[in-house]
Amino acid sequence: MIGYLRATGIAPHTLFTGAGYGPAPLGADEGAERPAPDRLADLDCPAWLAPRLEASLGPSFEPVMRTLQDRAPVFLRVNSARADVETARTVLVQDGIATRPSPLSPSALEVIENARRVQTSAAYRDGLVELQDAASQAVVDMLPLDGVTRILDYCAGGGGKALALAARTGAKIHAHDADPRRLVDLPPRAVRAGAEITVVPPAGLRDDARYDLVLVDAPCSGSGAWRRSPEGKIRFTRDRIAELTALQGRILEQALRHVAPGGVLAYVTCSMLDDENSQRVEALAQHAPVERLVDRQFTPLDGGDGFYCALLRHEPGGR
Ligand SMILES: C[S@@+](CC[C@H](N)C(=O)[O-])C[C@H]1O[C@@H](n2cnc3c(N)ncnc32)[C@H](O)[C@@H]1O
Repeated sequence: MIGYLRATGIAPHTLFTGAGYGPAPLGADEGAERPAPDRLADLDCPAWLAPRLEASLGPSFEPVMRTLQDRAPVFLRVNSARADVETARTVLVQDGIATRPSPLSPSALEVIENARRVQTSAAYRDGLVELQDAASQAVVDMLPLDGVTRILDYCAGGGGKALALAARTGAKIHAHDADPRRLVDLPPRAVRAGAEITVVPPAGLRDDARYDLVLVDAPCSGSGAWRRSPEGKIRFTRDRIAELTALQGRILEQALRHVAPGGVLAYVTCSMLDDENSQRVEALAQHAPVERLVDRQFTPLDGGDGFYCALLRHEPGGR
């Protein structure tokens, strides 16, 4: 509350008076004095993290950090296997849910009224729409699917991206995760969406299994989604980033073994830190037979969460 009052230009001591039902006057440890202006405190950015974010985001650093102080929009993905966008919008309106298209992806709708009703709405129950961030959908739109018949989602978790992929392709999709508990929601979600996805527990992924496209939606800081979990940036530490980047490197190595020659490895995070994104791809490309095809960083300034996506072609004979 103290921060909110300061941010809105109201001097806290005018309300923290102790009079009547008013809260007690502020003590020295609560900042009775207005602190000296501090750029990083205004941006809610931990000091150790600022140089890394600033190096990654360049001139977007300040506007991105300000955007992270706002509430995140709610986005839906229209499941093209069940409905087109206009049909889905019409069915949502019957439950009082108003939406508008998002420029980030043709399948994305931003909810502008009654977001809390989504999960009890007919459109959601019948699999016409899923909750999914618009940039997460844009990342799936980037995946090359021409001629692709076998796809491995190596870090499938609850299957948000596997389901979005299933709506775009008739290819066989295998969903794998190191933690089988993360996969339990996927089968019922796939049934609701009318999608066919084969769950592959860790022990079920054969060493010699090869796919045309392997998606690595890696565990990461989640810095692109800190609007949704603002405590994330406060809890994040130097040790954690070191752990994550080492894990991301190992996962990339493991996943590359499952990409058929000429196939594509897609590396995705919901992070805005180069340490977790371009630097991981560069580290892999230094010793592995991959050609970097394209990469893109989305930030909340694009409307959705921050996401990174890099596509790499596996060329074992090429080096
Ligand atoms: C960002 S989440 C995946 C989100 C999911 N793709 C979606 O769109 O809903 C990352 C996942 O990676 C999994 N993971 C962590 N370490 C892994 C490893 N070494 N191999 C495979 N998956 C791993 C985690 O269990 C977690 O479910």
